[in-house]
Amino acid sequence: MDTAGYDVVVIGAGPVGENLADRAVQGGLSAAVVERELVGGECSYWACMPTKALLRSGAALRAARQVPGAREAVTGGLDVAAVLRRRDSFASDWQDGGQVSWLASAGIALYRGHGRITAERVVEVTGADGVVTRVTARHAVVVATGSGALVPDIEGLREAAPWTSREIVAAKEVPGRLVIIGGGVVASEMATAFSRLGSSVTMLARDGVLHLAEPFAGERVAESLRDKGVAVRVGAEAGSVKRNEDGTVSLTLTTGEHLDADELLVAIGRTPNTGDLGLETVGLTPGAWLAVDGTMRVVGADGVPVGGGWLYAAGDVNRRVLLTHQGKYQARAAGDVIVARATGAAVDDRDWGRHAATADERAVPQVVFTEPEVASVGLTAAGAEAAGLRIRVVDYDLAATAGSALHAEGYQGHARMVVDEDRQVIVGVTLVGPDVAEMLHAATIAVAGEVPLDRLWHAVPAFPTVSEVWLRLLETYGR
Ligand SMILES: Cc1cc2nc3c(=O)[nH]c(=O)nc-3n(C[C@H](O)[C@H](O)[C@H](O)COP(=O)(O)OP(=O)(O)OC[C@H]3O[C@@H](n4cnc5c(N)ncnc54)[C@H](O)[C@@H]3O)c2cc1C
Ligand SMILES: NC(=O)c1ccc[n+]([C@@H]2O[C@H](COP(=O)([O-])OP(=O)(O)OC[C@H]3O[C@@H](n4cnc5c(N)ncnc54)[C@H](O)[C@@H]3O)[C@@H](O)[C@H]2O)c1
Repeated sequence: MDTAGYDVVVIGAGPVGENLADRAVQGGLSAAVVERELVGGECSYWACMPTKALLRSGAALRAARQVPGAREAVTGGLDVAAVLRRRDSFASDWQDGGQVSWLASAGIALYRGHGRITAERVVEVTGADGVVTRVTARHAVVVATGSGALVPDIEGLREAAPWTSREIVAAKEVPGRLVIIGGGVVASEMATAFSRLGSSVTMLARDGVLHLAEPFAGERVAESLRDKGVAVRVGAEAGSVKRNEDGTVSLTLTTGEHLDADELLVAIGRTPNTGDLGLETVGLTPGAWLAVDGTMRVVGADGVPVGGGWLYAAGDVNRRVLLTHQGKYQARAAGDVIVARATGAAVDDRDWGRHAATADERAVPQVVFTEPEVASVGLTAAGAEAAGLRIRVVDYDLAATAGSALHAEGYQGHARMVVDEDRQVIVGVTLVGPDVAEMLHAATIAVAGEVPLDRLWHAVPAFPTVSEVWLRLLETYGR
């Protein structure tokens, strides 16, 4: 068996694994990544990039139609083939040559194959040809294996081979009738994309639409989907599923109602890629999410770092936040702390310290690219109350700014900020409206920076932009 040694060995070359290895190399360590599919991971080929490409053309068309003068120039609907071609190009045609070159330029070694931990700081990589290579780590092994789609135990569902996020994101054709099980982020974005592309969509949103966001966000997205002809069935649940001989799918809901569709998407959350990773060799449970401490070291049930602290986990697999940018943020902190521990430098894992991913708990930004877009950071009002904060909720109609009136005819939107009354800082912001995605970072800075409200008055939004809502929110709060 071939053997090689590095300071750091990362299993999984998704966005998180790549960034972590890069950080270790930048800090003077040697690093290798192990990847069983495509370098770049889920985000590049089956998640963030291709989904946003599927959504962007429809958003641009909607934007043009909302502005007189531009509206008259729009004479047709979406060119579906062109949208799918653009999606293909943003998925790099499912080829990872570009990312492999980047790894080489960054000085990171690549082992292609399935990685398994076989002993302390030892990873064995089984290539597609069955050849096994042993890669050992002097300082750290990092699990950055991400997550896969969760398929629930619904009668007949697995046998019916439903689409998951992977299949819908890479779809070559637009199904005539699409049923979606789920009401979360993937379900809402794909209902938006495929209804625009021409599918007749039914959404079985058992727990509501975007139910973890501020209530007005889900309500507005559901209303807009309904306006587009999507059947949004809140509370509806699939009881059994059957794939018919002609390829269509039949569903029976728990109420006994029957539905027929050309394709079925399951979008009810994720499961960790830890099933066949050798976790049992270090006393952990295969198939489970990996619990970590503040510096991403994997901890056992007793909360103590496994094996004295050589095993780390970052990104989706540790379940802190299932978002690319947040996983990459963890990767920067964890890469740096591995370097610090390897070189004997001081570790700064205090809140907001260099080696802690504090924003995971306080200031996670997310944009849901539905119509309207939902851009949020930090806590919802309900979340802040549950955390025991004494809060004041400030709401403002986004349509009531000069900037939004100029931006689009009939602009509709809503903004909310959640203020921690004791500290006089904003702990959460949610913006719902057309094209609010690019406004989110100001909110993220206010929340992560814990900028006092009386200083925020001096951050003057330019006129006439939609960002003037910041001034209106402060005025509504009062000085
Ligand atoms: C449809 C969809 C849309 C999304 N859109 C967004 C978005 O717009 N913005 C956003 O921030 N997030 C989005 N996400 C979430 C985002 O995709 C994930 O948070 C991100 O991909 C996590 O990165 P990761 O590196 O942890 O894992 P992954 O991207 O899953 O990468 C893990 C890598 O590890 C490899 N691997 C797994 N096991 C092994 C093994 N044993 N040996 C070797 N290699 C292995 C896998 O092949 C994979 O390449 C979306 C998710 C979905 C499903
Ligand atoms: N734009 C973005 O940032 C973006 C886009 C897509 C996905 N993502 C990330 O990917 C992850 C996965 O997205 P997702 O939509 O699959 O998960 P999710 O957690 O966002 O939503 C899952 C939904 O399914 C429902 N559900 C759970 N079990 C169910 C069952 N048995 N039957 C019916 N409904 C059930 C839940 O109540 C929830 O509404 C998310 O954590 C999200 O952060 C992010």
